[in-house]
Amino acid sequence: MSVLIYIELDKGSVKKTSFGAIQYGAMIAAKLGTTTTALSLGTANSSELEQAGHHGAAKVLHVADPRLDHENSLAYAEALVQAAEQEESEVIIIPKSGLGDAVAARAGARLKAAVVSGITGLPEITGDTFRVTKRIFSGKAFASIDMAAARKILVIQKNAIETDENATGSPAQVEAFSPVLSEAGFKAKVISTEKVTNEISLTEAEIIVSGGRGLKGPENWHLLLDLASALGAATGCSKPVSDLDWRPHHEHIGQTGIKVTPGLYIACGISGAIQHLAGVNGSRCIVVINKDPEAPFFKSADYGIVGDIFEILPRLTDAARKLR
Ligand SMILES: Cc1cc2nc3c(=O)[nH]c(=O)nc-3n(C[C@H](O)[C@H](O)[C@H](O)COP(=O)(O)OP(=O)(O)OC[C@H]3O[C@@H](n4cnc5c(N)ncnc54)[C@H](O)[C@@H]3O)c2cc1C
Repeated sequence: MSVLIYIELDKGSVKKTSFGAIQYGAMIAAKLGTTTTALSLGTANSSELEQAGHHGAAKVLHVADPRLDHENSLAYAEALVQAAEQEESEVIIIPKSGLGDAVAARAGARLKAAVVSGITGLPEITGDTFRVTKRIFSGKAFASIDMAAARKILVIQKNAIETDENATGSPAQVEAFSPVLSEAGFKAKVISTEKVTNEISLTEAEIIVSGGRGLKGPENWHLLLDLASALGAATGCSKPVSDLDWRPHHEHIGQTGIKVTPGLYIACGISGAIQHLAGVNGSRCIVVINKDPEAPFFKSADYGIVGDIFEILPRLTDAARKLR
């Protein structure tokens, strides 16, 4: 029996969140005295898959079926179930995403597994029971949940553990895996997918620079874009900013927008309303820049700068450029 990790690909490359999930799975495997196997679905470069070994996977099962190149939660769940049965895996790790949640739910029903999504740390293991923690009520509280079923599917948040970017294990052994996939799984076919832009995706970004109404108007956004470019960051915004069309809607972060979990979230001229915080409270480090020392965001900040963004942003950009 080994801990099985479902990894997501982006154009054949393993997503960063999936490398984090492998490290998370390897930590559980070490506690259980077992090994870690990753499952990769669709066309992928095998040297890329071998890298999973540097993060702790002994083996990668690769389903090189081009029908799986586009997201398909039905077929992915079928492949995951068969991999779990072959490997006799009682613990399955899935990185949280819309797709990950859909795969977890379907595979969980088939495997009669306990499924918890949004886990924020390593489980406490007592005998066969895993006690896990997840955020609830838009991040305002935590729930502790006991997973007592023999099979468990843990859908983990991006920052569930501190990951080692420069992990250096030996390359993983990549094995071809051919699950039997029923035609029913391909009744709806994705023909192609187009990203909205070539920018760094908000859900994958390690650094996000985000702006609120404090920037006063779209004509000032270059200040924020300059800092983002100096830091190699993605850009986000508060809801009113996208409602006003200062920025595109896919940048809107919060309860009604995207939920992000970067290593560093820099909030510029955002007040920190509860609905905005609901989208960012999984960030590892939050930096708030606001001219109002009473702005609610400071209560959730790891670091705060009280001051005018129009003065601070250019100085931060200069400093970031020098550092890089
Ligand atoms: C049902 C519902 C859902 C919602 N969902 C979301 C959501 O998903 N995401 C979201 O963001 N909001 C959401 N909202 C809106 C939310 O309640 C707030 O109104 C919104 O987040 C405020 O945006 P803001 O901080 O950009 O603007 P403001 O509240 O206007 O704050 C601007 C901030 O900029 C600061 N500032 C101004 N000038 C400067 C300067 N020169 N230098 C430094 N600081 C400056 C001010 O001190 C202030 O704190 C939702 C609201 C509702 C009712």
